Amino acid sequence: MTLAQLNERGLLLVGCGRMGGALLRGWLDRGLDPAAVRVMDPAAPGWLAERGIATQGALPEEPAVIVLAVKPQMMGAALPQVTDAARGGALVLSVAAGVTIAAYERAFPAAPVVRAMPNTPAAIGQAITAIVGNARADEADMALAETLMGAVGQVVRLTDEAQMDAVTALSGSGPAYVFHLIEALVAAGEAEGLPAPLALALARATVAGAGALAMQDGPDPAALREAVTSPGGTTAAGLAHLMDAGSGLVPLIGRTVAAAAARGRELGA
Ligand SMILES: NC(=O)C1=CN([C@@H]2O[C@H](COP(=O)(O)OP(=O)(O)OC[C@H]3O[C@@H](n4cnc5c(N)ncnc54)[C@H](OP(=O)(O)O)[C@@H]3O)[C@@H](O)[C@H]2O)C=CC1
Ligand SMILES: O=C(O)[C@@H]1CCC=N1
Repeated sequence: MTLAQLNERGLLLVGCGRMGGALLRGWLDRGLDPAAVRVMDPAAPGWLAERGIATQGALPEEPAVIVLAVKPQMMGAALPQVTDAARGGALVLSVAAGVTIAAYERAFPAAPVVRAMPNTPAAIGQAITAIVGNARADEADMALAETLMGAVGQVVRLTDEAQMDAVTALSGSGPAYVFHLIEALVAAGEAEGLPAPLALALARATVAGAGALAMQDGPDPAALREAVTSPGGTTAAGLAHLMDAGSGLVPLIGRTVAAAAARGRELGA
């Protein structure tokens, strides 16, 4: 099913905050008709009315898709509100961290369910999203989920829902780690005497340029790192700290991702 075909049955979006809003903008840009969308959100952003998207009134009776984009902690309250809308065979597509397929199956016993984990580069069409479906989600459902999430970036399929907490901890939360790396580089640049605006410009462009280079086919990240590292030079001096086995980035990121994954498991318990 294409986004244009979705226009016939419609899409119900539950939660239109940072992630739901970014997804909706992507779908509208790709041809979803605003008239086919109903948003349910007590804090619906003003741009929805400007684009002619309904936020009040009856829910669509048989939407093709119900997208769940509320906080995991709000999911228990949100699901009963859309039980009737799921009766017409809608695909239930959730982007919430932690909440398991089993929880959606309890709320919608007959529904195909797909869990998806995007990230905030969705706002500029550069997300990476992992998806996994339940037993009722057939190839057409998975393809529809792929089309929807593909509107905001790349999509990968998982073989096992158990991978989802690790995915959430790596790529769902990952942009925050990278933004914090930029903050850390700025602070370190300032400590070395650079003015803050210059340090920010250097740090942002370095992370963006290195990211773009890492996305090219060709050398793996280790080889790219080695290409920067002249023997006895400045990078080697810096990496001696960053790659320290006890205090370097590997153990630090290991703890970071492990803590995020553990929180995902807690949210789903
Ligand atoms: N932000 C991110 O980087 C990512 C987020 N996610 C997932 O996306 C989901 C949404 O996160 P995010 O967009 O950041 O959160 P936001 O708080 O920005 O958006 C959630 C929206 O849902 C609204 N809401 C709360 N309760 C209900 C309800 N019962 N029915 C309808 N709408 C409701 C909230 O209103 P109010 O503010 O009034 O509560 C808010 O506008 C989460 O489950 C998160 O795990 C996934 C990947 C990345
Ligand atoms: O912090 C969170 O819980 C959500 C899920 C992944 C990114 N943000």
